[in-house]
This record gives sequence, C-alpha cells and structure tokens, in this order.
Amino acid sequence: MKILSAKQIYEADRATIKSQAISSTELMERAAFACYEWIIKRFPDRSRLFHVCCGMGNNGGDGLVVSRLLLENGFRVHTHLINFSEHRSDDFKVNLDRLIEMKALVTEVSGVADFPTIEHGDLVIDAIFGIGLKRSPSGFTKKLIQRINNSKAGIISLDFPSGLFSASTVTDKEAVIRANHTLTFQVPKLAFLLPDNQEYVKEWQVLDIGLDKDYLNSADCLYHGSDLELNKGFYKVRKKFSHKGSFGHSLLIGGSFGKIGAMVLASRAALKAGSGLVSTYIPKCGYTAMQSTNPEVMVEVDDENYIQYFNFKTNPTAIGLGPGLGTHLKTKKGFVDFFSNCKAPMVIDADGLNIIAEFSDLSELIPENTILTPHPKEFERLVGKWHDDYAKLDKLLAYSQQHNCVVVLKGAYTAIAHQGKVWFNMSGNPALATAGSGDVLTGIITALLSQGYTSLEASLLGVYIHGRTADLAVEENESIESFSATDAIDYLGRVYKEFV
Ligand SMILES: NC(=O)C1=CN([C@@H]2O[C@H](COP(=O)(O)OP(=O)(O)OC[C@H]3O[C@@H](n4cnc5c(N)ncnc54)[C@H](O)[C@@H]3O)[C@@H](O)[C@H]2O)[C@H](O)CC1
Ligand SMILES: [K+]
Repeated sequence: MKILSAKQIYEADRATIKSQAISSTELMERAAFACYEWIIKRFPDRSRLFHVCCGMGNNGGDGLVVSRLLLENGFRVHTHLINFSEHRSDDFKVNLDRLIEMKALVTEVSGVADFPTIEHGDLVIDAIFGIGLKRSPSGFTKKLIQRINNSKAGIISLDFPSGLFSASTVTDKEAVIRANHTLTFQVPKLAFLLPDNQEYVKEWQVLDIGLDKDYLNSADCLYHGSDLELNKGFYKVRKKFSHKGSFGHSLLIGGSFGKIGAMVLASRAALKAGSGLVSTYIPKCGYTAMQSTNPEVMVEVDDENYIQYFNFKTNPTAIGLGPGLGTHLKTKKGFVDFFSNCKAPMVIDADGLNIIAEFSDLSELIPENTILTPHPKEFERLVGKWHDDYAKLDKLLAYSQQHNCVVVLKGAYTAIAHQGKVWFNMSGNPALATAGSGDVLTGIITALLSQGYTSLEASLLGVYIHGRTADLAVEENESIESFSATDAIDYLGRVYKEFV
C-alpha cells in the first residue's frame, strides 16, 4: 500500500485519464460516485438534510457531483458554494451547470450573513478544500469552518478535511474541519497517520477510484502502509517436514527485581509467535517465577536482582534485549560491553534503548540491521526533541539510515523506518496502550527474526500481528479498556490463521 504525495496523485490522475481514455469530468464523477455510495450506505435516512459545502476547485467539484447524486435519489440537499476565489476549476463549472439544470437548492456563501443554519441531526459534506490547499483558510471561509465544527451535525470530508495540508503542519488550528469521517481517494494520505492531526481526522476510508495501476505500481514512494496484503506477501508457510530446529532459538535478555513480568511476557510471546526454542537470561530473583509460569522456556541466570555479566551459554539465533532490564550502573556497564560485541541479530527495547541514549557513542556501535523499538519518549532520548510530526519523520529516517538499522517508532500507526523508507502499520487500536504491550512486541519480533525473517520483515510482520491481536480481541470479548498484554499473546494463534 503506497502513500502518494499530492504531486504523485495529480500525476496518477493524468496517467489514468490518458490510459483509460476518460475525461477529468468522468474521473470526478467516478470519485464522487464512490463517496455517494458510501454515504447512503452509512446514512440511508432520506429525511435527513445534507449541507454540501463546496469550494471552487476540484474538491468542490466532487461535492457538486455528490449533491446531484443525492438529489437524484430522493435525499434532501442544500448546496453551498463557498465563494473564496474568482477562479473556479473547469470540472467545478461543468458540475455546477448540471446541478443548476436540476433546479437544485444552491446558494452562494460570500460572507457570514450567507452561512447556513446547521441543525443537530443534519450532515455536513465538506468539499471546501482537498489536497490543493495552499495556505490556511482565512476570512469568512475560516469562520464557516468554525461554524461547521461548532455545529452538532456529523461531518463527512471528501478526500481530505478542508484546511489540512498534505505535506506540512497545520498553522491555524481554528481553520481546519474536524471531520467525523473522511472518504479519501485511492490511497491513504500521510496527514491522516500523524498524531498532530488526530483532532481533524478520525475515521477514514480509502475509496477505490480505479487510478492507473501501472502508475501506482511504479510510483517511487517514501511512505507506505503495512497491511495484511503486504505482510502476507512475505509470510512463510511452514513445511511439513520442518522441526523445532528450523525455527530458531530466541534469547530474551532482561528483567530486574520487580520487573520479571516483562520477561515472562516477552518470552511467552516469543514462544507463541513460533520461535522453535526460547531461552531467557534474567536475574536469579526471577528464576522461580519464570520456570513456574513458562514451562516451555529455558532459563539462565545472572546476578541476584539485576543483570550485569551477560555471560550466558545459549547460542541464540536472535536476541531480544531490554524488557524490564532496569538501569543499574552495573547493568549499564555490562550492557555496553555485551552490545558492542554481539553477533546475533537483535531487537532492542525499553531500558536497552535508554542505555544507548545515555551513552551516545553506543549509537555508532549498533550492529547492522538491529531493530530498535522505541516509543516516542525513548526515541526523543535517542535523537532529541522535534517540533512537529514531519520533523519527527525526518529524524526517524535519518537515524535509521545513519545507523543502518530498523527503527520501529511505536504509537498509533507505528512507523517502521529502514533504508530511507517508512511503513505505517495499519492494524491495532488504542487497546494496545497497556502495560507490557511493548514487551510482547519485543518477544514477537525476536521470534520472527529467529525464524529467518529479515529485520525489516520481522519488524513489519511483528508490528502488524501485534496490532491485529487487539483488533480481534476488541471485536470479540475484550474492550479497549480490558485488553491486556496477556490477551495479545492469547490471540496470536487467531492472527496467524488469517495468514493461511
Ligand atoms: N485522484 C484523485 O484523488 C482525484 C481527486 N479529485 C479531487 O480534486 C481535489 C484537488 O483539487 P484541486 O482543484 O487541485 O484543489 P482543491 O479543490 O483542494 O483546492 C481548491 C482551489 O483553491 C485554491 N486555494 C488553495 N488554498 C486556498 C486558500 N487558502 N484560499 C483560497 N484559495 C485557495 C487552490 O489554488 C485550488 O485551486 C482532491 O482533493 C479531490 O477532492 C478529483 O475530483 C478526482 C480525482
Ligand atoms: K474536503
């Protein structure tokens, strides 16, 4: 799933018009028809009033077509032309003429006095600006946006919430539509995946408008979505004659007094994610807890209450380092020596990351293709503060390239960066913001590494699977509140079944 830039979307439009021998008006009709179908399926009540607010460009044109289709099918529609510019796009003009021919209710909004009265229960279709917005809406257009946001009506944005920019941060927060639903064309837009925009973009839906396949396949994108289709592409089906030795030996290193649970979760997750063998290397104080809760997992121990020697005998295929590790001075010293000389592929999480951040030289010693799994605070410790989401993405790309590693920046739409590209994970929900969730993720990714997936594949698949456990759990027995890290482990089997 590619995430195209606005420039690429305009190019894809042109390629489609050429290869399918259609006019831009026909492409607009197709796009608006897809919106219309979605809208009437979701809101079939014909007594409801639709306020369709149309700008003067092609986004406005989409709105005009939606107005016409709703009217033709017996819905109540009031179309408002938001007169912010003298210039009207060609397809806007064509579709305005068609609507006027139908004797539709169309009014011009050129100032506050023309604003519609929007009642509770009405629906606003926002077709004011799409991806062509150049500067923050001002004057009466801004005031109208505020009026719409303050109404009690539901808001459906066509393609893009008006006022949001496609490649930069919002400058005037009061001049952006806060949409309940956004119906976007062909590909997700980067702006939808950034936490700074969460007030404007809530539920969004990609509608297929049949853009040129060759263009889409060949477009070179910096940003991608990681969905079931992508992950199915490299998921390895197990062969009949395979044995536990075929699936590697994961070693989880971590734990300290009071934080042994992190290692119980990580090692159990590694086991359930399919690692052939799983060992843990923990402080002595965790021995009984580990053996009694995870009988399949082998245990080696270090010092009494924290790890400092890192002198395990296990010869692992992959290592997961950091859950519950703590930052005791002796742990830090041991970590620095171990880390620089480690040969097995590694996933580093939690205090492992904090130690790297504290000793900045350590970043230079990160072995190639190591996977780092920071949450935003841990990432900030590694790279310093950023001023907005775009600057954060720049730092993410730069850090992963500079150190030739995979960085998994956790959050909604976890961003996975490798070799100059970023993939946004499309599974998961806020249920995952729960204690131990990151430990489970470390276990899953370690297990995938040990089964022979590359670092990038293990990161993409691990994050996708982890997110999907929460999607399934919430569809069934759990709620966003009740879901726990243990549930994520319990749902792993269900998620794997979706791959075969
Ligand atoms: N393949 C597709 O995705 C298709 C998308 N369609 C729709 O087209 C818009 C993009 O249309 P465009 O005319 O380029 O831009 P907008 O309608 O978003 O912008 C309106 C217009 O206004 C000017 N402008 C920009 N900022 C301001 C401002 N602050 N104040 C005043 N005027 C401003 C700007 O120059 C534009 O001309 C896309 O989002 C889809 O909705 C097609 O319909 C089908 C294919
Ligand atoms: K819009």
